[in-house]
Amino acid sequence: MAYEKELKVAQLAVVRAAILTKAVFHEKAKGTVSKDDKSPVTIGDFGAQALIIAAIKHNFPSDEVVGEEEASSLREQKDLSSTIWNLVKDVKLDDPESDALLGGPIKSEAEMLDAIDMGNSAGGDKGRIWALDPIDGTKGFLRGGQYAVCLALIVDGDVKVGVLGCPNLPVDDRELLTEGIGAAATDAEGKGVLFAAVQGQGATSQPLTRGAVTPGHPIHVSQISDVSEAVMCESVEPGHSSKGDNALIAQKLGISRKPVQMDSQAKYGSVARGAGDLYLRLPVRKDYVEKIWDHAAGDLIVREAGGQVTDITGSRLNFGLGRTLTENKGVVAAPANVHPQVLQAVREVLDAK
Ligand SMILES: Nc1ncnc2c1ncn2[C@@H]1O[C@H](COP(=O)(O)OS(=O)(=O)O)[C@@H](OP(=O)(O)O)[C@H]1O
Ligand SMILES: [Mg+2]
Ligand SMILES: [Mg+2]
Ligand SMILES: [Mg+2]
Repeated sequence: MAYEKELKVAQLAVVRAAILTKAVFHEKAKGTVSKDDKSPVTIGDFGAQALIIAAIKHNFPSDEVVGEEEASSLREQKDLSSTIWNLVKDVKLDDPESDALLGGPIKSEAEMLDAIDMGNSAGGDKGRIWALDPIDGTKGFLRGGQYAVCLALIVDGDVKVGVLGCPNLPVDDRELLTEGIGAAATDAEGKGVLFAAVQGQGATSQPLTRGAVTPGHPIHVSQISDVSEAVMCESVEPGHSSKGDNALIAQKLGISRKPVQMDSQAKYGSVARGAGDLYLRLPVRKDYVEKIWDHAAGDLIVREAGGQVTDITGSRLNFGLGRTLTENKGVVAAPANVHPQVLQAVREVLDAK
């Protein structure tokens, strides 16, 4: 099967990084790292990026990585850097064979910093480029809500492999979030999902463990035929996506069910497994350009699960233009059969503004 090794490495790298992010969350709960500033998420972001890039470079040395973080500020904060290193150096998968595939632990603090900085690719439509968001939904992570470790392989501008680790999503594919955005769900029994897709091979989900990965089971978007029965997923932060516009679109489509708010690409995962029906991300500011690492994995996973993903004009997201989605504005993700109807409602609401 095409991209078999890439998929396995990506899944295991995400699983390993999620072990770290969960550990960081627990350190925060214990008070070992400050709860009051952004340091827990900073530690998680940098550490997870280092662990994932080290695994990619071990297996595919000439691949490039577009990663959200870079280490220049960290190199000047020696205390923070050594705090991160002390957590990163001990992270390993429970399954020794899987851990060895990733190249085992990072060897030194210097190597960790260098790995973080290898996320500096300019992106583009030539060659093999990984898009990495070590913690997507940083606000969700901090409040014990949803976040995702996101990794995708883009080849010549096209997403070929996508993996999302969602440590706080319910394992049950049908279960939509009911406990609210800030529930202290982290690491609880029955939580944690690993989504994956390879172009042309469908999308899967499996419980997020601490060791080996399995082939997972196939997932599909919902079989909805009457869009008025849809459940919409939307961002938590009002600054990231316009809730007013979402409400108007819902009204136009006759949707009466309340939207489900969750941080991160867990929204794409939820639509892909049919727990939610639609994901709308309508621009709040005209000048904001979406980052490729916020969408690459989710875009493929939803499309491979039978969904359609476009921007608000109906164009597919273009991941081959650099680190950002320069040509796209907003996101409309829905089961393929209802996507045209949803897009039309989006257009009508936005055109009327
Ligand atoms: N103005 C604006 N508009 C759109 N998007 C923005 C904006 N500002 C930031 N970001 C990016 O939003 C990412 C988180 O998106 P979410 O959908 O998870 O938002 S939310 O947390 O649910 O509110 C978030 O990703 P992370 O930084 O990885 O958390 C940002 O890259
Ligand atoms: Mg993000
Ligand atoms: Mg992030
Ligand atoms: Mg960020």
